[in-house]
Amino acid sequence: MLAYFGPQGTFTEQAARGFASPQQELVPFETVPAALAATRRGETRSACVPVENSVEGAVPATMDALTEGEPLVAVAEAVLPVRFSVLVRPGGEPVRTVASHPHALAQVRHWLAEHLPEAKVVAATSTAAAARAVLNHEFDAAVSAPVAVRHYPLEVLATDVADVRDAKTRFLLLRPPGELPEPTGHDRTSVVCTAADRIGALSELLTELALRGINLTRIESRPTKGRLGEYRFYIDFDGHVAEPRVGDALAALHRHCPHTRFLGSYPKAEPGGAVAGNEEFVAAADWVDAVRRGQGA
Ligand SMILES: O=C(O)C(=O)C[C@]1(C(=O)O)C=C[C@@H](O)C=C1
Repeated sequence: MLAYFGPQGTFTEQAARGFASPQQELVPFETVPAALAATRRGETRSACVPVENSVEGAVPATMDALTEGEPLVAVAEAVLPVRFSVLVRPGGEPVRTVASHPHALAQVRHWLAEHLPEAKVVAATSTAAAARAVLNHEFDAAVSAPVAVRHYPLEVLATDVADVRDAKTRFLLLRPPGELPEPTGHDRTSVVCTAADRIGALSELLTELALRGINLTRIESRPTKGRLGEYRFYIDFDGHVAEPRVGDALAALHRHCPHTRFLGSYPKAEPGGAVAGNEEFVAAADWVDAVRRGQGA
């Protein structure tokens, strides 16, 4: 079974369908933490959740849920194009309230100001939960994934709604730690580190990557929720933990931050990124091995 951030008709469900095997059952959960908790309890083999949007940035619920509780490790990612439909009940009632997931609302702010300026904008737990609520007469319109109309008998007021063209959201497939995906030569590694509160602490972490020719693809911070000013850093970079230089960099991050949590090494969904040669790191490690065995100098 595969848990996903639902209910039926979310963007996350579409990403989950891409991950699922043909016989695998998909189970919706109303929140990201609930989907991850089901996987932690072993009720589902894996969970699919959104992690980052090209317009609105990180999904805080996912970031927090990945650091709280038992570790989960990403084994795959998917990137989906994001365009919204505005759904209403049939009958042409005036739209006084419009609901959606906060990330979706942030991506259609200008459209709403122009086309539904009088409508009160309300946050819902997901784009599909907003559509369901419209059906239940809780709100008048929902900003949803186009597929939501297949699940909720609503009318489409507008399609292709987006302030920024070509917006994309990245999703992760997470499992309890186990066998890692094989390196493909086009992988991403994700970690979260709590940097010490002292001068240069963050720059030391990033230098460990730069020194090994590792391309940083994302860095986000979230408060630890403990002391004011104490932050966790979510760091994504190119490469797989099986590669010597990535393993070496992870060990260095762990030396700086003993509470480093490994969030996975998995194939990147999209091409691109600076790929530096790994050969010199392999050759250097072989040389050190030879020196240790007394067969090199
Ligand atoms: O509500 C949904 O449909 C989701 O899958 C969540 C989510 C998000 O968290 O960003 C996913 C993609 C869109 O960017 C808007 C909402």
